[in-house]
Formats: sequence, structure tokens, C-alpha cells
Amino acid sequence: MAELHFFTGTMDSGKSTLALQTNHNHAARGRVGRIFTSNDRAGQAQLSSRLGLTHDALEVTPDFDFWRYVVTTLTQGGRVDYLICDEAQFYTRDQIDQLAKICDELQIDVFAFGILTDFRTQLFEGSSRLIELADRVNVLQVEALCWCGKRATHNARTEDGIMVTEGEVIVVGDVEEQGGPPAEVAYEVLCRQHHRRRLTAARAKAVSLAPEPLPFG
Ligand SMILES: Nc1ncnc2c1ncn2[C@@H]1O[C@H](COP(=O)(O)OP(=O)(O)O)[C@@H](O)[C@H]1O
Ligand SMILES: Cc1cn([C@H]2C[C@H](O)[C@@H](COP(=O)(O)O)O2)c(=O)[nH]c1=O
Repeated sequence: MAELHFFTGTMDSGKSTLALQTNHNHAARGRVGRIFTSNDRAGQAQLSSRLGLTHDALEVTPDFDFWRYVVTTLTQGGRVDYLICDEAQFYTRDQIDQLAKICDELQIDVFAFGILTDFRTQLFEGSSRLIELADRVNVLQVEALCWCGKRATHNARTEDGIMVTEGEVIVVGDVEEQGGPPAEVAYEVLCRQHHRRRLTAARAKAVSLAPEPLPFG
């Protein structure tokens, strides 16, 4: 029986790497797949991992119809055994419904990868529907860490180094190198407590370096 798998984790937890490894392992056994992504940092129609691997992919735009694409491919004599779907948080609810239908009606395995929540801690549309429909939800084993050493569970967005909680939901970007100059828009993974307190690594450092206040007015 084909299954709809959802692999999730914070940014920088190895999802795209696992997507490429999954594709490699299935292709190595002669299975034929298709790779999809949406708004990858490396550009349109690319699936890229921070470990340096990149693969051509089909770009998923909001009007893309997975069901139509797969049925057309099959009726034209093409073969499709599995789908790799990266950055699935950006897919629409309808597109996730199409993936479930492909799995059930055409017996094609679907491996979807994406972050759960946005910089405001709210579920992305695609991820929320995947949680509702997936046969298996897997949390990535490699844990990204907050600056305090705890497991990172949330994705923070910074603008010029300051954490923000308002703005456009989709802004393509990367986690920032520690110690480098602040980027216009960047992301940082944090534990819930530090996300709640808006305490990024830079702010924690600034606070710890601040002189102790004098004990009198
Ligand atoms: N220089 C490196 N050496 C070893 N591992 C690395 C290096 N750079 C990145 N990684 C690994 O790659 C992971 C990020 O992989 P990636 O697939 O791009 O993540 P995601 O798709 O979840 O954002 C990091 O958590 C880390 O484990
Ligand atoms: C939290 C958050 C993230 N994004 C973007 C930033 C990146 O381009 C991707 C996540 O990619 P990764 O492979 O998991 O590192 O999503 C966004 O647009 N909005 C957000 O709130």
C-alpha cells in the first residue's frame, strides 16, 4: 500500500538532505520518481541541501495541479512510483488533498518535507493539512539547537538583527551565521521559551554583556 509520509522539523534540521537521500535510495532500486519544491533558497525549480547537494525539481506554484500532472504523465505512458515534495509548508490545502488522492487512488508513495510553523508560531497551510492527512508524521532525528542548548522547536525571523513577529508569511531566507553582520532578513531556530521572550542569540549576548545596574537610584 502506498503511503503519504510527512517529515517535519525546524529550519536547518536536515529535511532537504533527507529528501535527496530518499530520492537516491528509491532511484537506486530502479524506482522512478518526481521531485517537487517551492521557493527553495537556491532558486526556482531547485531542491538544495545545506550539505551541498542540489537537484533539479519541478516548481510548485499555487495553481499547480499534482493530480492532473501525474494522471497526464501516466496516460502518456510515463512511469511514476513516488513523489518527493520539499518545502511542502508552502503548498496549498488543495495541493495536499491532491497528494493524498494520488497516494490512495494511484498507489504512488508521497514523501513530503517541510517546517510546521511560521515565524509567528502559526501552522503553515500545507503543513496543517499534512498533519491532518498523512499516514505517518515523522519528526527529524537530527535536532537543531537553540543558542541555550535546548532542542529548537520554533523558527524566528530577524530583520536587521531584531526578531520580528509581524510581516509577510512567505519570505525566502536562511539561518544566519553566528557572529556575522546581521542580514536584512534572516531566521534563527529557538526553543519555545526563548521564542516567547524574543531572546535571540545576539540579544542574549548583548544582555549578558550589559553592565550590572547600580544598586541605588
Ligand atoms: N558543514 C557542515 N557539516 C556537517 N553538517 C552540516 C554542515 N552544514 C550543514 N550541516 C547539516 O545540515 C543540516 C541542514 O540540512 P538541510 O537539509 O539544508 O536542512 P533543512 O532542509 O531542514 O533546512 C544541519 O542541521 C546540519 O546537520
Ligand atoms: C519560518 C519561516 C520560514 N520561511 C522560509 C525561509 C526558508 O526559505 C524556508 C524554510 O526552508 P528550510 O529548508 O526549512 O530551511 O521557509 C518563510 O517563508 N516564512 C516563515 O515564517
